[in-house]
Amino acid sequence: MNVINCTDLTKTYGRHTVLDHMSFTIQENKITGLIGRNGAGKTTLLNIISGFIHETSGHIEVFSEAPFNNLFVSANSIHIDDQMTFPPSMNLAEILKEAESFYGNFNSELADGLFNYFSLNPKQLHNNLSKGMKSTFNMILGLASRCALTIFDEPTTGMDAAVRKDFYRALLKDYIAFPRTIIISSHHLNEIEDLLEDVLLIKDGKAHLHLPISELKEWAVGLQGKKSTVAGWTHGREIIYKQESENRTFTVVRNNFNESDKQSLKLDDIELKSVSSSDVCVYLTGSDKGGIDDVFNRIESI
Ligand SMILES: Nc1ncnc2c1ncn2[C@@H]1O[C@H](COP(=O)(O)OP(=O)(O)OP(=O)(O)O)[C@@H](O)[C@H]1O
Repeated sequence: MNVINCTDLTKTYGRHTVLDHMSFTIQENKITGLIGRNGAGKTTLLNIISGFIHETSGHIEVFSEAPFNNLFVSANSIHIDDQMTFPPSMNLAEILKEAESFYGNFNSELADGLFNYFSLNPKQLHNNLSKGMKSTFNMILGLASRCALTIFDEPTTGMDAAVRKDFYRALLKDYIAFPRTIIISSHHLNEIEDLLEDVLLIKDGKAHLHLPISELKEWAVGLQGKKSTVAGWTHGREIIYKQESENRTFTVVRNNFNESDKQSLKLDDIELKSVSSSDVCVYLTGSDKGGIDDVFNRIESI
């Protein structure tokens, strides 16, 4: 079953089109990573899914209903991000109590266990927490609510490396015990890829890639060797990334070489290098303005 169906979803702010006829579906009980560069539209998309803002055009259904201002969608989903605000007079324990009364599957044992583990003070006010502690508390709220649709928008902002690692482990353990649909947006694909089943990559306001993480890991390959020999092999193929020096090149293309190609590449002294899923995402969403080195090269040449 699909939890989210999205067709031709468009969101504009004035003349700026953030989401541009975006179409995709999210299946029930999967963890999907939402990946895209800064400003790609991840938060905008997640806000539409949660019903916080309205799409400009197109069609979106969450649990088969239009999500905007929809109580059924609200009761079955939780949206965790670093913009969450709570009434200033409520302490952490009171916030969790409220969540427990709103979310039917809320598990207070899990909340308490994580609270103690991360040494949070139940009497403290949310506003007074440090950046990392706020994210930790929000994460506890997100996990303990056990909502059918759980959205984490950049959940690890401010968390130190050890807390991030614990969070990913807690998420995976609780998901395995209580499967639900989870969307997690992050700039650290390398950190979360072991959690993910699917990746949805946004580029130019569209769902550029949407595929299982296992396929993304094999999606591209790097050819390393002499420029002229590699060029013969990459001619007519979409080049995803290229780094050149003197007469050598490292060129990344789609990984669709068969066994006999691989033998011939070896004979041509070309080394095939695997490309990590996070590098694939970086290359695919790279800017068309060259690399950062070009900025300095241009300054030096003035
Ligand atoms: N309320 C708004 N009014 C005008 N423009 C907006 C508004 N909200 C978002 N935008 C613009 O929409 C674009 C996408 O923003 P969004 O926050 O969705 O990106 P993002 O992928 O989550 O970025 P990041 O990874 O930096 O958090 C940006 O160019 C942003 O400036």
